Amino acid sequence: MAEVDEAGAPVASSAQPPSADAPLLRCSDVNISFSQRGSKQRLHAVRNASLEVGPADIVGLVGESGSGKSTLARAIVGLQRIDSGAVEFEGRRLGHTRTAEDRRGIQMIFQDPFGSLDPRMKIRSALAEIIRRHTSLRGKQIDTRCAELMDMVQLPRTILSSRPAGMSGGQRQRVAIARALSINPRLLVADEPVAALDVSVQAGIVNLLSDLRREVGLSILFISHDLSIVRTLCDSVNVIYRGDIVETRPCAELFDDPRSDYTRTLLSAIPRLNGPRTEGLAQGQSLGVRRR
Ligand SMILES: Nc1ncnc2c1ncn2[C@@H]1O[C@H](COP(=O)(O)OP(=O)(O)OP(=O)(O)O)[C@@H](O)[C@H]1O
Repeated sequence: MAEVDEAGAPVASSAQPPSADAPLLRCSDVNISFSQRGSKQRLHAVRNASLEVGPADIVGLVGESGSGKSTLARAIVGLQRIDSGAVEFEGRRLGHTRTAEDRRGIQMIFQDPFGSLDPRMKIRSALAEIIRRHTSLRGKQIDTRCAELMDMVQLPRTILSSRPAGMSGGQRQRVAIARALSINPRLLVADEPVAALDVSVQAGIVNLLSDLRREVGLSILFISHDLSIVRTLCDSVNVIYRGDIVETRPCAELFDDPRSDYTRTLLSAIPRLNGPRTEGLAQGQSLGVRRR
């Protein structure tokens, strides 16, 4: 029988058997274009992009504004249709219409956590709603899970009685992470999760993501403009330029010996990253971001 999603729509793509040696996430030759008002030509936002994220990997995606990072991220979580190519998760090809299980596997957090939080709802109710929808936990089990989630994101449990409007930016981003974690995803797509935060708060979120990888084996696709944070947090990094992924390398290699002209330009635009290796991490370290 054909698989259908929660709305009853067919999901043709999940029919393939998973392959044993597949990474957690694989994007292969993904193309995404948009129609442009007043022009017959389409805007090619993502071109033949391929990237992989393995289990408990933290993989960076960097590039200047408008290079296609968010568009690719949105395609990975099923918020954006792709023209061609494939997004595979745990060896299964995902269609644009996602099953409930697909949605549980990959969660996304955004630069502005307000987008995923109802400002009028207490945090406990917001978390309980998603836990009830996606898991079999009920009653007291939900309260226990909410408390556990606060511990995981290193917030006091009293926050459960607050509303987003009364919280700081850093606390809201932690709650957004808790919300994403509430259904035990294997992959978190983090689209500029610290860009809107005060510099003094950024390190706390970066350290939290690093702890979550270590403690619960969470895999993370980390999208950022801030190369010094990417260098500190990520195992490997993909550099995207005008929709093309022009370089994919282990982090240390890419920063020490960039191969593409664009990566060199990107690194040279950040004076802090040009110095000797010990100085290269200046921003991330001065913020209190721990080295891996
Ligand atoms: N829904 C849309 N309709 C038309 N064009 C779009 C749409 N979404 C994105 N674009 C265009 O696609 C290109 C890539 O945008 P995208 O937001 O993915 O870049 P980005 O690298 O995430 O940039 P930023 O760092 O500023 O968020 C841009 O030229 C953008 O204007």
